[in-house]
Amino acid sequence: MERDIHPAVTDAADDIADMEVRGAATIADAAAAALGEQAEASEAETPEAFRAEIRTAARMLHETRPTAVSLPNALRYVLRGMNGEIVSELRVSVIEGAVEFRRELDHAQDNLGQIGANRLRDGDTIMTHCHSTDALSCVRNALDDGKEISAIVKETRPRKQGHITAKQLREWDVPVTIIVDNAARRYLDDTDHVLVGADAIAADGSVINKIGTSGLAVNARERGVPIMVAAQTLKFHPGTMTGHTVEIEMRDEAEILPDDERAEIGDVTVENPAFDVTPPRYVDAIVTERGQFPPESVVTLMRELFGDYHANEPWER
Ligand SMILES: O=P(O)(O)OC[C@H]1O[C@H](OP(=O)(O)O)[C@H](O)[C@@H]1O
Repeated sequence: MERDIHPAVTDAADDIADMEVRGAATIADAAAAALGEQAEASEAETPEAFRAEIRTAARMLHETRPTAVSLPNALRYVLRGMNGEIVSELRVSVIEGAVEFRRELDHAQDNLGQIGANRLRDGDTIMTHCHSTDALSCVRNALDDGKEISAIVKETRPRKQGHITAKQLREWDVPVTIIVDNAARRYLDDTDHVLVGADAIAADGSVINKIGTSGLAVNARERGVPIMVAAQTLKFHPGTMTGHTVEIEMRDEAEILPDDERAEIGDVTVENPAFDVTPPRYVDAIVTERGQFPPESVVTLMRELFGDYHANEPWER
């Protein structure tokens, strides 16, 4: 079955695993697009073969990175919409499902941005961690509303996604100060809002985001700086409603300690978790396309959105 998988899928899977394509929403978008391309190019002659091919493609995409729940949420959306008696009907349903998913994602990000922008006042300084398109949508909308926003950007070791955030903000003419992650507490005194994204939101309102978010949130709370998480409902983790926990990705040790530096030091253990969990009590608001929520209340919306969720995923069948 593997041989029928289109290069668009294998390339997307490689790019996601290597983080050439990264960020929870962008990963979901790329995965849906890849399924659409698989459907378009499929040479399957029977409905069974077509379905099996799409499921294999979805599985391949699913196995790339474990934490951002937007990825399985995207795959589930497209696979649940796969309908038809004959190959041509199935093909159209997958192509249209992928297009519709990507359109909804864009709308959600824009709606969320308008809501998040309302929390920002003219002249505010935000502090960011990592690079989040959902978080940046809030800034973009605030700028469009005529507000002046400045940013303190944490560089975000080890992969320095803060540079991507800084570049985007500078393209929008936002004044940017880049700091090392360890300087965050000092600069919270100059910060009006901590604004971060999320890779997954658990049913209890915990926020799973780039490693370092939880420490930032604890420090911000101690300093009295509000913490706003921009996360479209695509980031809600349905499995956490039934007691599953969110797997935290452990990445390559060489991202932290390259082999030559390691050889200098000697025999050490290196741990490189990509994400951490911020408990709901350190988060002031989760901003979604459906409105802003105190973290403890997201479970109500999750039940509404994922009421029919069961752990038996369509690509596992
Ligand atoms: O969906 P958007 O808001 O773009 O990004 C959400 C999150 O995805 C990123 O993870 P990584 O850099 O892929 O490990 C960051 O943790 C960021 O906050």
